Amino acid sequence: MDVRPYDALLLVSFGGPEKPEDVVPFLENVTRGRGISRERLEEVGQHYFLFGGRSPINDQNRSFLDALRADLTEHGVDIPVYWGNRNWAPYLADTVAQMEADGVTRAAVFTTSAYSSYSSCRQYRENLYDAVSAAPGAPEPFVVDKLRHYYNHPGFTEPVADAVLAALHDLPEDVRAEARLVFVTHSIPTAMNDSSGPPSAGGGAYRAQHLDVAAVVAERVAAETGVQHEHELVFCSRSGSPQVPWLEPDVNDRLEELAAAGTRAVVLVPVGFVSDHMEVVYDLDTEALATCERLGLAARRAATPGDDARFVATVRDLLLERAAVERGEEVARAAVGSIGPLWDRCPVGCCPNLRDGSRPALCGEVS
Ligand SMILES: CC1=C(CCC(=O)O)c2cc3nc(cc4[nH]c(cc5[nH]c(cc1n2)c(C)c5CCC(=O)O)c(CCC(=O)O)c4C)C(CCC(=O)O)=C3C
Ligand SMILES: [Fe+2]
Repeated sequence: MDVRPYDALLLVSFGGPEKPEDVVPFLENVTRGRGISRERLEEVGQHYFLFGGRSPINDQNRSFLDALRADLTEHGVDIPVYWGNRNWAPYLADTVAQMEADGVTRAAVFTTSAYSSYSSCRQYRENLYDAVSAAPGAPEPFVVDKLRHYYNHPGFTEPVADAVLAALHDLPEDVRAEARLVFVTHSIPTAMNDSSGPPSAGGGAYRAQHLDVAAVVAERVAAETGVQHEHELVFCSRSGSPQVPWLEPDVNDRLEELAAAGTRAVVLVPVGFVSDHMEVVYDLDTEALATCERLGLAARRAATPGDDARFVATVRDLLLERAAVERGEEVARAAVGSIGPLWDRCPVGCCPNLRDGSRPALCGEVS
């Protein structure tokens, strides 16, 4: 398979602690300059300590990498795959230095973050800039291209839909047909949501993209089961100061309302997360499921895509698609839902950094 002009693929992720001593320095990395209170940090630290100081995210990425390398080999795509994190080892800067030492000339980047917003897109692009400009061959040791957003790629939505079907099937039969599909994603400040996406689209891309995926998944589920389950989008993992508005409702608050209004069963669908991050194993599996238990709601949490073969193959599809684009060839771009495939290079002003708009970022249009 022709992957020219690329000679490397780079997986970029968030990173997480792996032992108790890592937790505080990890949290300091994440929150440097972000104005998160001491109390919130201690609270989030407790979530990590509850799991032995080890986030699931790095192991998830290791198994994703294994599956990805096997998929590429099996399909005759000969390209080395690297891995670097924004907030914990292996750090992006070290990986970029290694790639340069290995003679990489042009790398395609896949991030473990599917949607538009400053936190889920531009911040990754800023960190790529920082890593590349710290490399020995700076300012441009090699060219970096971020693969397009994949939240609406069928290789992402199909595993989610299957996971919802499996979760429904696992609910007691007497409440299964009335179960509500509660799609959950990471809350962000409303100002970050309002400015997400390209300025020309008027903002709100983060929320709109999630609603689009939720509708696609709910429709697939209805087609399979013959039951039109009600669905909605809620949020988890709010932080920041209480005076700053973040996207609502919080999953636990909403579960209270639903139970009070007579709902008897829910499927929690962590559509904002590509694998079982701490938000999934703590905020949903620990906290939200305890809320359901207390309220007498029958509940299941749907699996995340993780290393599902279709999600792994999405990386190969996007890599080959972009390689063809860069060679000047016509390509078909897989996408479901009503928004359609997004751009290869983020438009100017997309998902702005509202704290420091002067920070440079890679992988965007220059003008
Ligand atoms: C949109 C979004 C995603 C999804 C996109 C993506 O995947 O990137 C995401 C992912 C993640 N967030 C993570 C962890 C944390 N996020 C924090 C803080 C924050 N997240 C924010 C947003 C997001 N975060 C925001 C607006 C803040 C406030 C501070 C700021 O403006 O930057 C804090 C500080 C404590 C706190 O405030 O809660 C922690 C520890 C982990 C690792 C989990 C693990 O270990 O498995 C992952 C995958
Ligand atoms: Fe976060």
